[in-house]
Amino acid sequence: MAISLGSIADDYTGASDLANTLTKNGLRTVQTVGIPNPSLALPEVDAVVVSLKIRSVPASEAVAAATKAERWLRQQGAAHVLYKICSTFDSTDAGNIGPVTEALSAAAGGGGVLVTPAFPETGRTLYLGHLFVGGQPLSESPLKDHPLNPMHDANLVRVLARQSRGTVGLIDLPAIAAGPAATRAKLDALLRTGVTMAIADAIFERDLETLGEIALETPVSTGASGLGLGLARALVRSGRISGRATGEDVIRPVGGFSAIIAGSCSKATLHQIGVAERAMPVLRLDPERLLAAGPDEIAAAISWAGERISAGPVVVAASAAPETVSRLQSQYGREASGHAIETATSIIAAELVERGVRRLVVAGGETSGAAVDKLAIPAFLIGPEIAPGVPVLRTVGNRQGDMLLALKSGNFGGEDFFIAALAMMQ
Ligand SMILES: Nc1ncnc2c1ncn2[C@@H]1O[C@H](COP(=O)(O)OP(=O)(O)O)[C@@H](O)[C@H]1O
Ligand SMILES: O=C(O)[C@@H](O)C(=O)COP(=O)(O)O
Repeated sequence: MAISLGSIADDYTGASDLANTLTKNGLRTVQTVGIPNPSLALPEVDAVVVSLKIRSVPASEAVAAATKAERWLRQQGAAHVLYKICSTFDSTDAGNIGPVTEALSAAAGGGGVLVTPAFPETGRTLYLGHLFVGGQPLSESPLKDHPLNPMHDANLVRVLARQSRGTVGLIDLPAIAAGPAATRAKLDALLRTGVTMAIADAIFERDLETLGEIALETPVSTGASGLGLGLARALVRSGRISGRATGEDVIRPVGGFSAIIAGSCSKATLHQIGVAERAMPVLRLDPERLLAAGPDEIAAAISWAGERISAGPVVVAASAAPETVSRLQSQYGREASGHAIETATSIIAAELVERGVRRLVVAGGETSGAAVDKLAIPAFLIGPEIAPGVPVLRTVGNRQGDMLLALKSGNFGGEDFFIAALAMMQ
């Protein structure tokens, strides 16, 4: 199998978001969980997205895992590797976007790297280096209250510079709107001044098409699904691939029971849980008790859900509003509380699969990573899109047999997302 595009995603929901965009833009794509075991039979594809859980780990761990994945992707034939980050640039001053981008660039022999989290389809646009989420600057959006990486600066040149060794520059919209030649000239000019990573503005998909074309001339780029769109369209335009991907047969029914596990505390997910509550039973976990009385609270949740799943879907949610999250974090610490809750939700997910759940929706990037790891699912095929950035996934080589999943980024999806997802998963 020689692939045209390789990607390393810093979380699992982000990986399925990117795989969805690549599929929609004509690339046959598979999402692997880590570097796949050589014995796993993968289909013939144009692109592989390796999902890692490295968004919120120490930078040295993220660099080690990403460079290993890069080596593997190059061995599969990838001439270009996209480091898939969050469209809201989720990171801290310690990393991991800067350190990983610099390590991937060094592994590929250096040169400048284009960096853009723009994803217009979900309202993420970038102007003069400032990221907007819908109509708000990043630092005024709900991301200011993220439990793990609150974002307090919308200027991404500054944000990236604080977590990087090299110099960060800006390719502004006027250059990009003037087309590939002007963008290439601007990048070259920046490189001559010592810039190693260039934040690139993008508002419309045509900006990302230009950036995709330029990125493809380099070995590494960093961005969200918008840059994936640009790269995929540039590959199809170049004639290197046929551009005839389809995800329809991926959603063949799998039967079994269905469940929803939520650990995202984003505004969108909190609203979606409220809407689901009108249609199905919802158990709201008590995070205080989870931290204080761990196994008992987990066992109680499993038994609550186990008694109900044969009658229809259930939701188990740890998600809480920002005030509750900060109270818990000030008592137990940010990482410790996040980690304990992820462990709990992943155990609940795995136990429900033991009890016959075969259709599973997980809300939250870290939450999804923990659940998929616990289930030890090796890879996914990409099915049709439920909402922008969220496809139906079908497991490949899963020990419990075929399952359908949706891994929802916290901020994605309309208010009836959970009901819409289950309607597509039979
Ligand atoms: N009630 C809560 N209090 C504190 N942290 C929570 C609570 N519920 C979930 N969390 C943690 O918040 C984090 C949410 O991150 P994630 O799952 O990536 O969601 P998102 O996709 O919205 O970023 C996880 O680490 C999760 O365990
Ligand atoms: O790019 C995006 O916004 C998503 O693909 C993504 O990575 C979101 O992260 P989570 O909200 O942590 O799932």
